Amino acid sequence: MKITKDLYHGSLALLTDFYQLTMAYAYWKSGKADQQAVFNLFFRKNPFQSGFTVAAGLDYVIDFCRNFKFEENDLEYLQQMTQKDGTPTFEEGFIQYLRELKFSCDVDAVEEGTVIFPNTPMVRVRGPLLQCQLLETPLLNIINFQTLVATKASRISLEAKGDPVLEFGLRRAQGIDGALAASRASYIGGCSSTSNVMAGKLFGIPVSGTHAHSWIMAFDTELEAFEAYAEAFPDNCIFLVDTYDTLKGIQNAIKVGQSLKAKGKKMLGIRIDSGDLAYYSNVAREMLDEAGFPDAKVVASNDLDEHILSSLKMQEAAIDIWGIGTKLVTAYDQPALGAVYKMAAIKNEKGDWVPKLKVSQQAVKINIPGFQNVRRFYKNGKAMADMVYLENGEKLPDEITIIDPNDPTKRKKIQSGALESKVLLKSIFKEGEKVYTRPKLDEIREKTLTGLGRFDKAHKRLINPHIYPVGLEESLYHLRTDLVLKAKNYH
Ligand SMILES: Nc1ncnc2c1ncn2[C@@H]1O[C@H](COP(=O)(O)OP(=O)(O)OP(=O)(O)O)[C@@H](O)[C@H]1O
Ligand SMILES: O=P(O)(O)OC[C@H]1O[C@H](OP(=O)(O)OP(=O)(O)O)[C@H](O)[C@@H]1O
Ligand SMILES: O=C(O)c1cccnc1
Repeated sequence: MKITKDLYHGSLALLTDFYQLTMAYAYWKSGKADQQAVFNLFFRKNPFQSGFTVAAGLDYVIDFCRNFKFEENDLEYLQQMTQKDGTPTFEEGFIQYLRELKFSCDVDAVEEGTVIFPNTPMVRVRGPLLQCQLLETPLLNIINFQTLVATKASRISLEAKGDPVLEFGLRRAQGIDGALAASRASYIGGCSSTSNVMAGKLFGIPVSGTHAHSWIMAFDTELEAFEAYAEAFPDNCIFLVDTYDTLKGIQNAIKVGQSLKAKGKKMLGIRIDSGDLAYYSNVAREMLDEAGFPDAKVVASNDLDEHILSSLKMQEAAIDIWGIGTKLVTAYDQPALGAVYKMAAIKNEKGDWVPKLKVSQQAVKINIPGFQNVRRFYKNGKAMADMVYLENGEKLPDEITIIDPNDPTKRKKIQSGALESKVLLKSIFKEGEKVYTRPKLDEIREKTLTGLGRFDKAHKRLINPHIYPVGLEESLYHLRTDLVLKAKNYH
């Protein structure tokens, strides 16, 4: 992968928590390294009090898995690790095992740009226990962040109601990789472009921008600055009007716009970056219209997020384009998604899958056991419920009851035979070989937008969104309940 090569110059196999390696070693020592297991990656709560989440990061996961290999310099690092008594942490035999390790898991995942909900598997990894285990940390690292930012971007884009949203986050993002991944995820969520030129180069995201206050400050007057910029970009100028006095700034932009017009060129618009954005955008609109620039766009920026954007829309701000940085790329109001990766089943010596459950005092923290998939049902073109079910080859009845995993009194009957439906987990790797054709980034973005269009607006509103029904198919529900009762010694 380009990012890996450009930033880390080699293998990412050590991008993991130390305990994954100590467990891997202990699995190897106890003869369990190649026992077949299945793990699910899922989250428990939509971020930002959102009614939905948008999946992102799979493309990085694919690169990670394809390049999964311990290089000699990784092994050298592990070889020099010692325990308190000075003995090597890892035996040579284990180092050799890692040297020969070849990724051989099956990976199934929801595609990027898919609208998803809590407690449903986003990624399912099946294969040798040691490999499944080693994937936990990097998969979570990748998916947690990109999914979070794609969700934030989609919320912003929904509130923008079709207006372009320009992602301006690079300078405030969490480091280099955070910025690049955030630009990519923002585009998946619906942003139109990024200011991050490297993200443009690496991912093919359209790159755009205006100019900064420093450009104005580099000249004696604002008018001179606008004129000079217009000279350089006669068909591509958006003038930042608020360096000194916003109203005078708009007048200066109009003056330069008029001389561009006289030369057969066109001012694209203005940007406002401070003050009351509703008030100034309307004043700017009036002035631009009166001066004969009805097509000139008003761009707004300054600590925007979906809530301020929504408020500005309600105030009838005359803003056509939204520039959003900090609050988008840092997922400002919720810095982590909290997705987890849990073992769901393991194969015993007889070759049977044994479902596994982690018990917790908190009901929401009890995982869903077994080899699962998710099916989404649609009614009259709109998504109506997601069902988590055991993928065991058995045909499901035409009428299914799904049960909320956290509240068994919440149930929904589904006439599955009569409804349109689709399975969400797609096969990505089979025994380590990639079987999935990656969509282009533009196709992923389109998937987000059309996918969101298939959900009722009640699930997409900012305040108290209506909870989308997600339930366990009855037999899975009973399996889980039985295992919980057994684990708590009620059987
Ligand atoms: N009409 C409005 N309704 C709601 N929020 C607004 C409105 N206009 C601006 N805002 C938001 O209010 C906040 C104001 O930011 P701030 O306190 O930094 O003031 P400012 O005018 O931008 O000052 P500065 O010159 O320091 O940038 C920003 O997040 C901005 O997006
Ligand atoms: O506000 P954001 O959503 O992060 O959008 C990016 C901000 O970055 C630039 O500001 P700059 O770095 O010049 O700082 P300032 O305008 O806040 O002083 C730009 O003028 C935006 O205000
Ligand atoms: O192009 C812009 O206007 C821009 C880019 C980055 C941050 N703020 C603004």
